[in-house]
Amino acid sequence: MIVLEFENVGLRFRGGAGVQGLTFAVTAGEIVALVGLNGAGKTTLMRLALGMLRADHGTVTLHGSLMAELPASRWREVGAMVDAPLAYPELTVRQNLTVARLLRGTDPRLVDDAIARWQLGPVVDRRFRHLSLGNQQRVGLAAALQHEPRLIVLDEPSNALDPASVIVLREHLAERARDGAAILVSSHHLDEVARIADRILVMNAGRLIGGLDPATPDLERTFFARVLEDDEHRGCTP
Ligand SMILES: Nc1ncnc2c1ncn2[C@@H]1O[C@H](COP(=O)(O)OP(=O)(O)OP(=O)(O)O)[C@@H](O)[C@H]1O
Repeated sequence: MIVLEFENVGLRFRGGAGVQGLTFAVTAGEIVALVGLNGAGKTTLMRLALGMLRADHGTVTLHGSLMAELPASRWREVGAMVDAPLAYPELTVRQNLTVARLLRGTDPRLVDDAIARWQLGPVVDRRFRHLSLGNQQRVGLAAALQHEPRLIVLDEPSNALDPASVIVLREHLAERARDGAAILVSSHHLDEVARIADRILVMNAGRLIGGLDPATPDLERTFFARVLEDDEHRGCTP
């Protein structure tokens, strides 16, 4: 079952950058990783997927509904972290997770589960703005995932995470996928991507330029070869 679908989506920013011809789908139970160099357009694609940006042309659908027509009950099933963790700096960790829970109307016990899963106990009563970068990231991920979303969109989720938290993230995403969630995740860490993704989409210069099998030996080399080939094709290299 397709959860998120892009059909020929394009957006051009003032200044000329943007994305074009984006066509892909993420189905229930699948983890799709988006990889690309800095500025390739990954965050822009994710913002389009979440209705944070509106496409100039093409369609983005969630569960078969156009973004603008999506009922609130469907939005409740989305969990996302794009750019920075969404949190109130002056509220504590627990208060932030409670706010995130209330927005979705989910079971209060989920907050305690999230605190335990992300090992946030020692900082639970600390204000968000006083946390280290890695702990802020863990709170952001806990808030994005604690309501067991059916569609998960995460931009560079392993940024600033320590190795133990990377494992928590990996296991949590695998668990959500087993439970039928559709997952789109961007990353610069190809090793990590190879561990968690069912499929890899490569992005370059605002376009999707193909897929990579996570089991490909020497994934990094294959990725760079694809990007270079695309750049040469577009006449971007000397
Ligand atoms: N609001 C905006 N206005 C103008 N240009 C933008 C805007 N947002 C992004 N861009 C440009 O669009 C291109 C794609 O940016 P985007 O942030 O989507 O890339 P990315 O693949 O996520 O990069 P990174 O890996 O560095 O996070 C870049 O050239 C960027 O400068």
